[in-house]
Amino acid sequence: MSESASDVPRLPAADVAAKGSVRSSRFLGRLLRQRSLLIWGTVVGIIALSAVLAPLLSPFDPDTGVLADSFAPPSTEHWLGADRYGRDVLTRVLYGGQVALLAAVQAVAIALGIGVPAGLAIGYAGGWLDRILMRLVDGVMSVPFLVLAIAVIAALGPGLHNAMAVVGIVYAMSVLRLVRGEVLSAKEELYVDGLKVSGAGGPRILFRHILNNIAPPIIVQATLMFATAIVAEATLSYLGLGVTQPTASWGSMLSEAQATIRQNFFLAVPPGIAIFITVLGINQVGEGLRDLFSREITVGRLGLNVVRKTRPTASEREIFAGEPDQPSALEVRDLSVSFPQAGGQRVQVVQNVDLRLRRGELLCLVGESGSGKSVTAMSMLGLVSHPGVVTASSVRLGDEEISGLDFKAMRSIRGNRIGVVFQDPLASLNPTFTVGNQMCEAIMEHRDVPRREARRLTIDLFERVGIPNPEQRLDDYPFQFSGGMAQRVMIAMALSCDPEVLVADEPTTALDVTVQKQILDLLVGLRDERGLSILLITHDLGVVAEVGDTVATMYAGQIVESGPVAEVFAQPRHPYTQGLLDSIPRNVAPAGALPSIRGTVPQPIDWPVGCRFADRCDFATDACRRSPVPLAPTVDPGHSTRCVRVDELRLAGIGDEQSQVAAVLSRASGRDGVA
Ligand SMILES: Nc1ncnc2c1ncn2[C@@H]1O[C@H](COP(=O)(O)OP(=O)(O)OP(=O)(O)O)[C@@H](O)[C@H]1O
Repeated sequence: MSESASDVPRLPAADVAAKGSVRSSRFLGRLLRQRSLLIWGTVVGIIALSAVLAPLLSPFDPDTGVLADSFAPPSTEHWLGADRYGRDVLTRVLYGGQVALLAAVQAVAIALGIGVPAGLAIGYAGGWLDRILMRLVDGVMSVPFLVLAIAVIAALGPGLHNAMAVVGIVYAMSVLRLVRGEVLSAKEELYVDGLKVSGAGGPRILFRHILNNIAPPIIVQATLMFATAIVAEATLSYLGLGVTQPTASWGSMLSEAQATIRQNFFLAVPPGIAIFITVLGINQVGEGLRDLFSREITVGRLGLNVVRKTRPTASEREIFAGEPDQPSALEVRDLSVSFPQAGGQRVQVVQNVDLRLRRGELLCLVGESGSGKSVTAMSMLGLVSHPGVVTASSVRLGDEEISGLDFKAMRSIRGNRIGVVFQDPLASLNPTFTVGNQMCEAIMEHRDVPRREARRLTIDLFERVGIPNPEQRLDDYPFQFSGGMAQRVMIAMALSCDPEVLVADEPTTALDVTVQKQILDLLVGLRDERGLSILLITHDLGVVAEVGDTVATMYAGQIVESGPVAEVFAQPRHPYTQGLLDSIPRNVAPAGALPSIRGTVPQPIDWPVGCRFADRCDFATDACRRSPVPLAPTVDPGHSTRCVRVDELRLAGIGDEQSQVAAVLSRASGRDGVA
């Protein structure tokens, strides 16, 4: 039971303020579309209501009967007949429902009352307390609850409350396990670190934030436990350990029916059906809730509202005007991304980004860590996780507008038209399946081909990305691949859908320089042969010099400069780009301290009104700090900058030609051919 409930993903780093009424109405909308959940919820509701209203619905006393009616068959007076003591069976089934539901409520309340706080505390505290208590829990859970119930009842005497208390305590152990597991992983979330840093105490973090995020699996667990508690009550009463005569309960009715089965076998049918339908109904409700929460969370995590389309502002500049008239492969306008911070307020981490990747071009997105490169690229693909919010006035893939598309449509685009390669290939592959298996699955997901054909395509792709002996390597597991080879597998996987655009997020960062060079050569080869348009995220300007056609520099969530690589490197138009170029280690300068940009990137919450780089810039004046600086075209075609002093400054680059730049950088960094 705990396994199925824990399949429900936790709500990710969500903040109460971030949810609000829009989310609740979306949730309600999905709830109303869950037909099975609604039908079974209604069935369970009717059963519960008829149990509660039993005294109104039935004129008979459940515990006393008329002996003359003993074993009476179903009739207009006794719809389901009468038992051996002449008691109305339907009345006893209705009252038995009361007992079953009350018993289940008691067990579940005890389970949650003990399991949730204990799981929260143990998971949050960790350490020796966690180790000792978890061994204890394992011990309790290894004893069948019936044995425990018999032991407790032997000590305290029979009775429904004692029996269900035992059931509740046993269930509490599985709730505790579930909650503890959820807390352990929730503790790793960034928002918890943020809360700790902001001074929030343990109880507040646990009850206000973590508990809120892990509520869905607990709710599902509680529902499923409710169903098993009903079965437990029936079993214990059947054995005479729960409800005692003459009180009506479904278990005790079965027990009586068994004693008189020769005289009237039908007496076992009504309580049997009551148990069956109630348990089935509650389980179906549990399953439905799990689906509901899973969909809600998956959808949120992957960003169902992938990019919320905003209206182009009246003043939106023709930022790409004057650029070479080459069709766009991927283009974004006025893209902003925000996340809620600890405390509830939303902060933009990427702001008003305009970016254009032309067909067959390799565009490098560079900038210091935290400047917003990955969030920008992922948001264009609808991969910013909930509770991030992405807005843009336009995201175009080729000729198609993809902002505002729903999750399903975006998923199909990601799978078929855009390939993505991440930094750590081994983390992106499932260690328990062979790479061939994973490749074939990926191909079959997007193309209607049989496995044999998928395998043949995989071999072709492996050959193309330079994996030697592809046929044999298909049957290897990810751990049998070196970092470079695993990255080739990831590139092959990204190419399996024959995409128009490849987004590569720092694909060579984890690799040594020789392998870096091979992977970069592979990307360049793909651009040249297939006309693939590549958005390459990197912080290595040497890589940009080596492979980039165009470059966009990001700083503090904004593009501050963009243009052809050779031109930007020869004559940067923004002091930040110049600072990055200066900071590249090269042995053309005499020995001494390596130049670096003073200061650090400001946090999104501290971004200044004017130029965000002003505090680190040697050329900043009051004018720079006064008001936001727009990204504006320079006199050079296709070259834009976000600097108010662009016309006055003559910033030094590091060469006239891109090839020279690459040569300088490669010599300087000692990498053979890779700058
Ligand atoms: N899920 C998130 N929740 C809150 N803030 C986030 C989240 N993801 C990213 N950020 C913030 O967005 C900003 C940009 O992050 P991003 O990862 O895009 O930077 P980057 O330039 O790619 O850095 P790196 O080179 O280190 O990957 C950072 O301030 C980061 O803290």
